[in-house]
Amino acid sequence: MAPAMELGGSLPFPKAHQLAASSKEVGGSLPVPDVQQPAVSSEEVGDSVPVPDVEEASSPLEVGGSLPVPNVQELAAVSEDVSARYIRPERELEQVAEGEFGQIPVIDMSKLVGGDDDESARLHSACKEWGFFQVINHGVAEEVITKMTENIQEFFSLPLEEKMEYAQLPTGMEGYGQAFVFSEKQTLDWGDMLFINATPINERRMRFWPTNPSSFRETLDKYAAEVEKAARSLMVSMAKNLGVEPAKLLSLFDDGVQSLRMNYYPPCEQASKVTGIAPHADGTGLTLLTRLNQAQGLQVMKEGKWVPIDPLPGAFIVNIGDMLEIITNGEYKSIEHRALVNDKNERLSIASFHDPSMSAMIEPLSDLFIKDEKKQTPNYKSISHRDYKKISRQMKLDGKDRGFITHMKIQA
Ligand SMILES: O=C(O)CCC(=O)C(=O)O
Ligand SMILES: [Fe+2]
Repeated sequence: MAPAMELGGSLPFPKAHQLAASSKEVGGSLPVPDVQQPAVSSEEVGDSVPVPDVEEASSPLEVGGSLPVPNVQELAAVSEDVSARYIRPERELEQVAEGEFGQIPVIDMSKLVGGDDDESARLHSACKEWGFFQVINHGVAEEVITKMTENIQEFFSLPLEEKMEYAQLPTGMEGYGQAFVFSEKQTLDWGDMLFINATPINERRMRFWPTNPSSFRETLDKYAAEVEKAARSLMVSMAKNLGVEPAKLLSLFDDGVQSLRMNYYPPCEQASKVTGIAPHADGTGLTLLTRLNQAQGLQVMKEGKWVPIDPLPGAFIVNIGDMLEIITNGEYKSIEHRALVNDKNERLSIASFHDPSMSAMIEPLSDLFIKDEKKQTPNYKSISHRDYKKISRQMKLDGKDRGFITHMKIQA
């Protein structure tokens, strides 16, 4: 635990020697890339380890980092007063649905895989009408999710100094810290996170993959691989529903980027005035979210109201991201959502983001607009994945989170 006097300040970025420390533990049976590792063998690791500088540490998957902000878990542990930096007065004006929309649809993946037409039609309607659904019988082994839950809980319970060995660098989002903090004036979210890129495997940066608990890396690797399979299987069903050859959609995601965002939301005395993650739409392709404990908090926007989601035990909550909205030419919608926090209990969740390959163009599949006899032109512009990342970040920086998808739309 850091000394109390330091708690209100900004989270320091890790010192170079801390970054290097984890590289000596790389090994075992995990697929570990060569390229991002410091050019030393494990025998050479010692006091004289050549330390990669920030330039070397940046990844082609990153377009920039966040400003350092206080660690929320530490704030929650020492103080009952929530700083004004976290308070969102607009929360008093929000409208929460009172059951009029029901719950997001529940899709049974074993039925989809078995070729059940009714289930497939329900999936299509969920993607069009909600942009969100739950998936049961998804094929991700229960023990993999249980192990992940245990490992994440253990990681977030470590002393701050240990977690800080995996702290984000100023240049990127990967690591332990916060996402998308661009301004000192910005209202902050009541949560910390650990973010890693799981694929492409040769872009893995093992310095951000914790070695404590000792099974964590292996668990992350297994979890990522199993969730990726489930995501691809869902995409096959989506493509069929859209009348697109599944291989066309899937090929965009070959060598795709899969990232895991592990969210830790401490309890908050003023839970009704803050957000764990402010309203946003995922900029990704497809997101598969799991809540890791009983505390609820995910809410989805429907017709101007927030619908609280009631996750089924062991289910994944799946949502369409902005990229898939573009790729499906707007047939499927990326919907705004947010995470609230609890006043008594911590909340944990893990989002697995599935994006196309960095070399893919993000654009509507031609089959989708050509089939529209009247129009035959796309509803969205084309953009390279790299420019997509840069421009969407710039828009966020300018405070226009939803501006990007609007920018991508071709006005009729
Ligand atoms: O914690 C949650 O339920 C939501 C997380 C989320 O929306 C995200 O990580 O993008
Ligand atoms: Fe999200």
